[in-house]
Amino acid sequence: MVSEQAKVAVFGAGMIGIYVGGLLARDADVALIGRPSMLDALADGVRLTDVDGLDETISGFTRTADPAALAGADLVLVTVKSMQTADAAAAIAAHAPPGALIISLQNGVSNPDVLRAALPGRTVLAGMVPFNVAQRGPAHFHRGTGGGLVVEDSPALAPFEPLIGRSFPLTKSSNIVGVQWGKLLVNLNNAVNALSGVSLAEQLRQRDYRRSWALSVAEGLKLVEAAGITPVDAIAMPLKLMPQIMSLPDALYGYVMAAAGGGKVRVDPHARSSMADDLARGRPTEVDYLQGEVVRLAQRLGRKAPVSARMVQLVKAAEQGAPPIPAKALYAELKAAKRG
Ligand SMILES: NC(=O)C1=CN([C@@H]2O[C@H](COP(=O)(O)OP(=O)(O)OC[C@H]3O[C@@H](n4cnc5c(N)ncnc54)[C@H](OP(=O)(O)O)[C@@H]3O)[C@@H](O)[C@H]2O)C=CC1
Ligand SMILES: CC(C)(CO)C(=O)C(=O)O
Repeated sequence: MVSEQAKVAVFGAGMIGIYVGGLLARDADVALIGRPSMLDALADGVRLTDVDGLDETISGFTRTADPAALAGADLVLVTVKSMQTADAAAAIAAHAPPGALIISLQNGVSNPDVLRAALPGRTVLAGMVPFNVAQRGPAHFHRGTGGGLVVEDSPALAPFEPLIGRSFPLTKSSNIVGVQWGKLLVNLNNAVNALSGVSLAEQLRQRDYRRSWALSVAEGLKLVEAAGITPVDAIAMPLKLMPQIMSLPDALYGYVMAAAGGGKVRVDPHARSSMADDLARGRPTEVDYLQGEVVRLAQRLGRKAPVSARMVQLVKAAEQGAPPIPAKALYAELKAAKRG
């Protein structure tokens, strides 16, 4: 039973955790658990803005590095990067009430299973965040693309639907595996964007970067379908058309995007993928949980995923300091990998 003011703990206060937790703090008792380097700047509240005109400064939430703030939570949102999920699970096991609902709002397809394995007897649901959040200032976070939250359908979600629904369009999905894989295929562009060294908007203006994403999606889509998974579209563009649309010459691509969704497909000029954020901050990336999942799926099916495998190598090199790769060179690398 959830008290009138739900207690929400966000484990991993970064781009997604601060944006989602900040909006929920308008209607709930929210604890943001994260690093002082992120949270110290929020002493006077956090300014949240979005592409649709939101501009609110929100305060009244708890900011802490102490996982003991999980105590008493009705709802725990896990928003750390995938390589930190095991740490999040250990903290939840130690501090969160056994009855708390846990929702992973992470990219990739394996995080909810990592949480479930480490948290037997607890309810863990997979969630999906389609939109981009960028930090525009120490206490300013901006949603730069559109979309609402998707969460695995479960009766355990019911008490929190009004709360979440007040801040985000919320879809409950009975095909969350398809939702996760659909998002993962979109996220194959995270690495392209990270390797490009430019914003998402600028990267998408360059055909050979788009074609690099298209090659990645086409390879991943075949494998996902061969595995019997029905991927769900995560963004306004149908996955099945994505390789063709992304391969269009610039002028035609611009025309299709302007026409798509009545011109409502918007990418903030400053937005970049979360993997580009990681490279910029000198942190390890999630490539093993994105392209790496495609490679592992291919192995399970007795097939190969040379495009994703090459992208893993290129991103690992970038983690070690390799410079950005121009669009033409990246596309040539991936075509060569595909040819074998
Ligand atoms: N950014 C985006 O636009 C989107 C991101 N996603 C996904 O959401 C998830 C979160 O991404 P994002 O918000 O960008 O990640 P961030 O790295 O911005 O946020 C996670 C934060 O959690 C902190 N953290 C990690 N472990 C702990 C711990 N044990 N205790 C306290 N704090 C901790 C991290 O600190 P430190 O770095 O110091 O470890 C970091 O500040 C990822 O799976 C990502 O792929 C999904 C959609 C869009
Ligand atoms: C929103 C999107 C697809 C691109 O920013 C993303 O999921 C990410 O950056 O991780």
